[in-house]
Amino acid sequence: MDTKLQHKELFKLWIQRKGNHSNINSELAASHNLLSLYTMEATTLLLLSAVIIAAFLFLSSRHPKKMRLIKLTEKLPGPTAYPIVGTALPFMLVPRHERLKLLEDHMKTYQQIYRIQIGSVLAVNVWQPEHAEALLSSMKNLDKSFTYKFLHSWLGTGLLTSTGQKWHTHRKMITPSFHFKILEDYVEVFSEKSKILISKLQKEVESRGFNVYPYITRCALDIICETTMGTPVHAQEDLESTYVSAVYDVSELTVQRIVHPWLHPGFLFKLSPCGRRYNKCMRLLHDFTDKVWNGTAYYCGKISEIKRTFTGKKKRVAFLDMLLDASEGGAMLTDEELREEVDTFMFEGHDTTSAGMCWALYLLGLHPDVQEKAYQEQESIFQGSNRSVTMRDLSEMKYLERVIKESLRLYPSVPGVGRTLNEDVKMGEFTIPAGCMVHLHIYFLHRNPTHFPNPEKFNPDNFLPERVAKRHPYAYIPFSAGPRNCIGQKFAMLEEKTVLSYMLRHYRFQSLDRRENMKVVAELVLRPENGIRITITPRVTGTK
Ligand code: HEM
Repeated sequence: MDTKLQHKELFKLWIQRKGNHSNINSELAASHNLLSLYTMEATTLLLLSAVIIAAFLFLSSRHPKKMRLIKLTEKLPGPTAYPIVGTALPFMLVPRHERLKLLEDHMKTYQQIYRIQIGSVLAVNVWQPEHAEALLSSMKNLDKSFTYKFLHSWLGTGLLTSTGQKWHTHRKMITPSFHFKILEDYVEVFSEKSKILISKLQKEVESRGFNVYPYITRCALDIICETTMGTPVHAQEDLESTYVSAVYDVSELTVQRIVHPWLHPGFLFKLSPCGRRYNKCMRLLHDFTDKVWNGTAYYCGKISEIKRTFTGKKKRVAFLDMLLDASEGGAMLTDEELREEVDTFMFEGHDTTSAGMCWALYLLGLHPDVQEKAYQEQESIFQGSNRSVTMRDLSEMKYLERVIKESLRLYPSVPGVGRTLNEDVKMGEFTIPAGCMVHLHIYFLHRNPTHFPNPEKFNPDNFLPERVAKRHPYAYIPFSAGPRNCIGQKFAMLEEKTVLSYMLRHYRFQSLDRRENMKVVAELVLRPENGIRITITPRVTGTK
């Protein structure tokens, strides 16, 4: 094509384009008009919504109950509350492991009690034994604080999160599953799983330092699934447990949600990156519990099948069996309710004990003198024998019990609990009104120098009977207290003793991180952010 022709074609094209452009321009102008119309409407809508929200907030703040709550809590000391964030801002800005330090600063500043505000929600933080008693011994104040609602998509309203008649009925139904006689059967499983743990750790003997946390967690998961659910999951064979890492993530995300008030409404949380991560975890967690759930053969409708154990040995009554029986007989529990309890016990029953055992190992690994004493006690009970642990042996482990109690004092697996008051509670000179949330910080309660002189020192003798007898009954409550205390308390102590007994008899261990360097995160469970690094050396045992 010659160049003149080329220019002509190009000119035509240009004219065409220009025409199109003018069309586009006129379209643009029209859409611009439409846009300004929309913008005006959107602005009006936004303004209208803002007025409605402001009116709602104003009217609800004028509600007599809310007015009373504000009036009474106004008298309490506390940090300055800002619009939207309340007093939560510093907690949003620091890394996870520094939140505990912020709480400690508040505790030192306000001495006894203080008021906080998360978004528009008022709460009171306490950590004195007298306040703990006033809160926990009440038969009326049994409702959990609103923060537990953030666990509903995971645990539903199982025993930990339910209230009212549902909680009462389920508590009554589940309590017999933790009877002494049934726990006695469980000890066999504790021993079985501890033996696997010891053999799995063998490969770390040469290691110059490793994180013991995942080993202990998987052992605890094996224990809870086989005892309460009656289903073996062989978690100790699976090095990468997606269930365990999803539990950690959910724990972190729940606290993120609590401290960011705009993540409180469900629909906003779902849209946020935090919420999307949370939903992914939910699928993993529920998939895992589905497997456990299906393992009970419930869906086959053959309750009797559950009555035999999977190992073919004599029957052990799992708590799930009891619930299923109760449901069958009295049609009391729906499928949904049973699922909620499976999720609740799987979580509460393994995450808390893993943390407890790991902190105990950590402290024993820092204090060789205490470790040696605990080992000598084991030797005096087993005298070198490698036989399984019995209930009687466990009752003789008095010193180990003191070690565990002291570890739970310094590092309580559940660092705090919360309630929403149904009736006023008097705390010192203040009346905390019905409707108010109260957080009890067990972590700080256990560090009260009046009840534990030199509170940061690891000293198992704090639990010598004569010292315990002189102490305020609410000065040490790792399992909470009153009607909503931990249903698995005895189970937990027996499990911890068994696993630690095996650890002590088979290995000498040393902790590699000093206490001042540990990054402690106080979320649903009190965890070391980077695990527990130890070295292990085999002991000569089990020769008889
Ligand atoms: C060292 C181990 C444990 C510690 C420190 C611990 C601590 C606690 C605490 C402080 C509470 C009260 C929670 C609250 O009010 O929000 C609680 C409740 C609960 N715990 Fe534990 N727990 C441990 C082990 C277990 C085990 C092994 C199980 C199950 C086998 C279990 C099941 C539960 C349940 C179901 C509740 C709710 C009880 C209710 O509200 O009626 N816990 N636990």
